[in-house]
Amino acid sequence: MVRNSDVWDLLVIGGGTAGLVGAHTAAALGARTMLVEQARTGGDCLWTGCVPSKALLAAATAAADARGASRLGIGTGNITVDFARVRAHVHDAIAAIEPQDSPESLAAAGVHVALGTAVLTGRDTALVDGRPVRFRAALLATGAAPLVPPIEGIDTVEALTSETLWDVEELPHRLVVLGAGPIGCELGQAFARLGSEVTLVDGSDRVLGPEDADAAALVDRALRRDGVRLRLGTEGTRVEPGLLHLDDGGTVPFDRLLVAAGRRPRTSGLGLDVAGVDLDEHGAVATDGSLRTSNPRVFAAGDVTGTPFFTHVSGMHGSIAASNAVLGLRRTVDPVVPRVTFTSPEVASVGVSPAQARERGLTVRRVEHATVDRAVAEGGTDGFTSLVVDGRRRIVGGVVVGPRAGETLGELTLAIRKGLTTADLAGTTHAYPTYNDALVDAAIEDVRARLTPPLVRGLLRAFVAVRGRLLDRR
Ligand SMILES: Cc1cc2nc3c(=O)[nH]c(=O)nc-3n(C[C@H](O)[C@H](O)[C@H](O)COP(=O)(O)OP(=O)(O)OC[C@H]3O[C@@H](n4cnc5c(N)ncnc54)[C@H](O)[C@@H]3O)c2cc1C
Ligand SMILES: NC(=O)c1ccc[n+]([C@@H]2O[C@H](COP(=O)([O-])OP(=O)(O)OC[C@H]3O[C@@H](n4cnc5c(N)ncnc54)[C@H](O)[C@@H]3O)[C@@H](O)[C@H]2O)c1
Repeated sequence: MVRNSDVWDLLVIGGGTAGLVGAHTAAALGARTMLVEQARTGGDCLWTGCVPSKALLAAATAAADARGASRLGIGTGNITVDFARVRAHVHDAIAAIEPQDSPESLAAAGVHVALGTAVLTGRDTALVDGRPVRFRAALLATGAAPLVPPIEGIDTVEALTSETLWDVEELPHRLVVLGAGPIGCELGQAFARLGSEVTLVDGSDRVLGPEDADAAALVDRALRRDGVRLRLGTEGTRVEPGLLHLDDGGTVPFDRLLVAAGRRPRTSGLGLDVAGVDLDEHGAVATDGSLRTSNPRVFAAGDVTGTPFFTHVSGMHGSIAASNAVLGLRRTVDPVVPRVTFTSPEVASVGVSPAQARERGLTVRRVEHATVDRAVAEGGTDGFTSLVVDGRRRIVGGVVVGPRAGETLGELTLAIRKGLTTADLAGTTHAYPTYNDALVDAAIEDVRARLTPPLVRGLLRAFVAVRGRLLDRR
């Protein structure tokens, strides 16, 4: 039997980024909120995703920088990697961030936390660890899990995924990574820089498939420079202990196999059918623009909705879904979604891509980082910044490749969201010297190009000549 005290304004299922932000938002709005988490609050980002991977990348970058320091005249001697200490750094980073996402932090914000599994049992009811609860609204935020392709023999080799990798205590000697998307490229490069012999295998004929082709080419070159072997355009067909067979007839030996072949929304066992919540054709929870599912009481946010799998998207969507659910609003999600792949060089993109721009007849302004003073000073000239501009000179997209490219993306994203023009960007004083100068230079190039039509150029020349003559007469 459901008691009145068990009726929640918002039942949040899942304590990853989407659920955490959703629960905090609802509680701040005064809603009686319960969050149910079956494992550990913090989710993929904290425990197995962004935080450990970026901490590992920090160690790998330090090793690569030390090896490359001689180009700046700095001798460092023999570089050694103590993998136990690298792991300790990774786990320290998780431990330092964990309190922000903890049950205690949720409780302090007024969220009731239940550790256990939630299953929907009707349109407004659920079982939380076997206990019935009723909700006025629910937020599904159960995330996604690594997708392991059904390759013959893969279950015989203890294949690693992003969920199990962080328990590995020895640096793998030969590591094969299946999949050259963001996870494969970031982790493949990190392990190569830490000393593993890494082979990246991907069915696509290039790394970072959907990214800008020139950006992917720079990452391809950087990976090879770091010693990563690339086997592209070929898929794994069979695995036997220590050996991956490829569909081009080749084989790759390994000590550890890491599967980074995509992620699948976690929807099974949730009782979605009895709750009247539909899935889309990709198996994700289907939502409308306001993140409402086919059951008007139930909202969904984050990876479970098949939205681009990013923490920042999960967080924004968690907040919008929760406020819509609690206040009865129909706020819609922002279509402008920035993304950064944290390889070296970083690849940062937002909005209309240069390839789409060419199809639509939009203008692309590109500045090579070889002309950017900060890049030259630091010897980090492998990169470029492309700006996509529409017919009214508004900034509608961009790609930045280079060190800390992700830091430039914030300004670019805001410019797109606010409909700023290249003149707005070019007319704003920016601190010098930064990699961001490339963005400003691209905007200046666009503004100058508008002044170069023959008529405008002719008028300007005539004005300057007449003014000069008038001044001479004084
Ligand atoms: C290696 C790696 C690196 C990444 N790097 C980045 C990055 O640099 N930047 C970025 O933006 N994104 C990155 N991501 C993606 C990012 O981690 C995810 O997009 C984000 O964490 C998803 O958040 P979420 O809340 O939707 O799901 P999750 O964080 O997966 O949370 C879902 C939670 O729901 C719980 N749950 C599931 N079912 C139930 C149930 N029935 N009852 C109760 N609880 C349940 C789960 O235990 C889990 O804690 C990375 C991912 C990986 C794997
Ligand atoms: N920096 C970031 O923001 C970041 C970092 C890591 C992950 N993520 C998120 O996590 C998600 C998952 O990342 P991912 O890299 O696992 O997935 P992905 O879908 O982006 O890439 C998977 C790759 O695996 C390849 N592949 C699939 N099956 C294969 C097979 N049998 N043989 C060979 N190749 C195969 C695909 O061609 C593809 O290139 C991404 O969509 C991303 O949104 C984000």
